[in-house]
Formats: sequence, C-alpha cells, structure tokens
Amino acid sequence: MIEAEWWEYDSVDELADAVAGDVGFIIESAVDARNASLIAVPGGDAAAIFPKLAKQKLPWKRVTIIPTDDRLVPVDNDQSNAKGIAKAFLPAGARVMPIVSGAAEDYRLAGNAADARLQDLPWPPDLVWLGMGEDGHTASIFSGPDLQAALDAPKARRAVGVMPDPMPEDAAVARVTLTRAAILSARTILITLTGQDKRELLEGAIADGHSSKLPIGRVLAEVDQPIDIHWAP
Ligand SMILES: O=C1O[C@H](COP(=O)(O)O)[C@@H](O)[C@H](O)[C@H]1O
Repeated sequence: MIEAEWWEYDSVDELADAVAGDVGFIIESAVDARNASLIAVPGGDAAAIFPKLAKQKLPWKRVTIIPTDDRLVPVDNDQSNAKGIAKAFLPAGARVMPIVSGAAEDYRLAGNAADARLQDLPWPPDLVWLGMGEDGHTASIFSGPDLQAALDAPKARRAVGVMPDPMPEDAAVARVTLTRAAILSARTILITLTGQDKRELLEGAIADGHSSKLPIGRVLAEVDQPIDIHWAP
C-alpha cells in the first residue's frame, strides 16, 4: 500500500495557495541544490493554480517546465496543455518545453518524438504534478490499446503515444504522455483534485492497488515514495 498524505482544503482557492507554495518550495530547493529545476505539470483543472505559482518570486530563469502529457493538436490550439503552461509561465521567465509539435498522423511516432526530446533533459524531474480525470486517467495514461505500453515501458523510456478508448468527450484526440516509469522517477509526486466523486474514485484506486481497473491506481501501485494529495470539494 502506498504512503499517501491527504491535504484537505475548504475551497479551491485555498488549495491553490497551498499547492503554489509547495511547488515554489520544491523549485527553490532544487535550484539551491542543483542550480536548475525541472518540473512536469498537468493540464485540465490544475491549470487554474498556475497564475498563483507564476506570480511567486522564484528563480524562474533556472526552471524548465514540461507538460505531464499533451494532446496531439497544434501548440496554439486551446486543447494544448503546452499552450496553457506557456501562457502562465513564459512571462515569468521559465523555459517551457512542449512535448508535441502539432497534430500527427501516427500517434505512436509522436510518442517516440516526445521521448527523444525528453531524453535531452537532465533527469529526473524535481516534481511530477498529476491531475486525475473522472474516468481515472492520469497524465494521459488512459484505458485503451496503449495502457500497458504506458505502464510497462522500460525505465529509460520517458514518453509514449496513446489513443484513449473510450475517448474523453472534452478532448477527443490522441495523446502523448509520460510513462509510469517517468512519472515514478520524479523526486516528488503531488496530485491535485477536486470534488467528492474524484476523491472516492482515487481512494478506491489506491486501495485496489495493482488490481485497480483505473490507470491512476495502476500507476500509484508502483510508487515507492510518499506522495501528497491535495483535495478540495
Ligand atoms: O486530459 C487531461 O486530463 C487530466 C485530468 O484533468 P482534469 O481537468 O479532470 O483535472 C489532466 O491531469 C491531464 O493533464 C490532461 O491532459
């Protein structure tokens, strides 16, 4: 069973303040220790926290930010996670590195290209910050034909292409995602989520561990470090 500490807040605003503070501390400590910081951040609801983080006085010029996953759309498309990250953090001075370069005919090749890009970065990330969808996906590790590839990729593999099945209605496109190994290699793992339904889903996934039917349960079943879960109703 994983060691997960739940942090509960009365509102999303309070959650955002706390998470922005924690991520800021992770960045500062990494820059103090290694003169640079690499963090991976999610898209979706978590993006609402970015402005609070971006306005902190941090050594942003030493920070590289990658998406935990992205949709195979052009980077100027509103569905692009990299677009939201760039909008929030480029003005602060961070380096934002997209992991996809647009719509792709072959999502698996796009995954290979993302992996190649990520191989150039100093690894591991100081932080992988995860969200969770209502279907239990995390990053873009979805049910479907590529679930095992994302879960069982070898340690050195950082990203793969994924075709969700069923497709999420809000962004029905192929994806590229960090692999389970890449996620679990992070120095720190933090999860943010809101709403009672998601809370119950995640609690069940953690309790089910390796036998979980949900991607997040399968990812977290292999974690061997304590993780923080930040939740608000
Ligand atoms: O598609 C995605 O979904 C998850 C969860 O998003 P949320 O809006 O339900 O919190 C997100 O973590 C991931 O980065 C994104 O691409």
